Amino acid sequence: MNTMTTTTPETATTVLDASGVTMRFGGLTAVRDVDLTVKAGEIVGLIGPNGAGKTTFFNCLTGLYVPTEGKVRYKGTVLPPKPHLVTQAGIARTFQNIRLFANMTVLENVLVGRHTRTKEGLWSALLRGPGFKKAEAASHARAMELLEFIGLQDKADHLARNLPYGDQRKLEIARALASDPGLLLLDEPTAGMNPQETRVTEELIFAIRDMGIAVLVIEHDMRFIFNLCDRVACLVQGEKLVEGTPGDVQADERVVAAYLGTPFEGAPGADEVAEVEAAEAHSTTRTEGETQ
Ligand SMILES: Nc1ncnc2c1ncn2[C@@H]1O[C@H](COP(=O)(O)OP(=O)(O)OP(=O)(O)O)[C@@H](O)[C@H]1O
Repeated sequence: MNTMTTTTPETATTVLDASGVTMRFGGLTAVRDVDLTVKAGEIVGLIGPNGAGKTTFFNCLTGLYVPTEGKVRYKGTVLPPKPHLVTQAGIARTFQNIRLFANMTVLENVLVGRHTRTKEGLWSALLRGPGFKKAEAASHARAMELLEFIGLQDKADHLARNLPYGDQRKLEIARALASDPGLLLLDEPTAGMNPQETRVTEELIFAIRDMGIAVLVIEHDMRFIFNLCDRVACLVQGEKLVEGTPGDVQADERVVAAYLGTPFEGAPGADEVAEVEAAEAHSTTRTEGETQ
């Protein structure tokens, strides 16, 4: 078990407070009545089988979707349902599929992430006045600092598309950090990585937490998530099934059953599964009867 994990005092500030979040797409309820909090200093994991609603829930937190029901608060304030306003408020994210500007340099990609923190307006930019130049220099310095933090300072002028896969993932994180977030949402940060790259990512996330940024992370790699997180929540068919310490969640037979696809009493969708199984059993009996 991870020894670097800090214990979060009960009194720690609640950074994220999502309550009763439901998201429906027509007849499909992708997320149903999910409550989740993240406190200052915490790394929280969100797990669940494919299609459980994890990314949809992230999209509800970041203003990409307006939840059908429920509220999302960041440091006590209800978030506006617009991605750039959510970023401005202090939540940054990365995506499941890398979304870098492939033909821009590594440094330029990080600078793009700074734009919500740059106050200089259009006229100032066009006239390139002293205010603009000062802001530009400050953004440049901050971007270089972040590249140093993730270890890509020597590749600042490389095109993003020429970076190895692991470095592209790191660059996405640096771009998210450029908006000076208080909460970072990571959607499958180690997808497609080899064990060595996964280990580096783990260390990077601990370092981000140590910078005072709370982290909420979706991941399928259980070893990674249980080693990294202070708390883990498991979604199954849009509902939060279990939440607790990595030890509790790991030992919960409902989580194991959800991953192995074994229905259990009270599981979301268990009634439907039972109906299908009963119908299948019935048709098998009939077929056997007919061939005799
Ligand atoms: N924009 C959309 N319109 C309609 N249905 C959607 C939309 N986005 C997601 N869904 C559906 O909502 C459900 C949850 O999908 P989601 O991508 O959130 O799951 P997930 O847990 O992130 O899965 P994975 O681990 O495979 O990424 C799925 O049934 C998916 O098909």
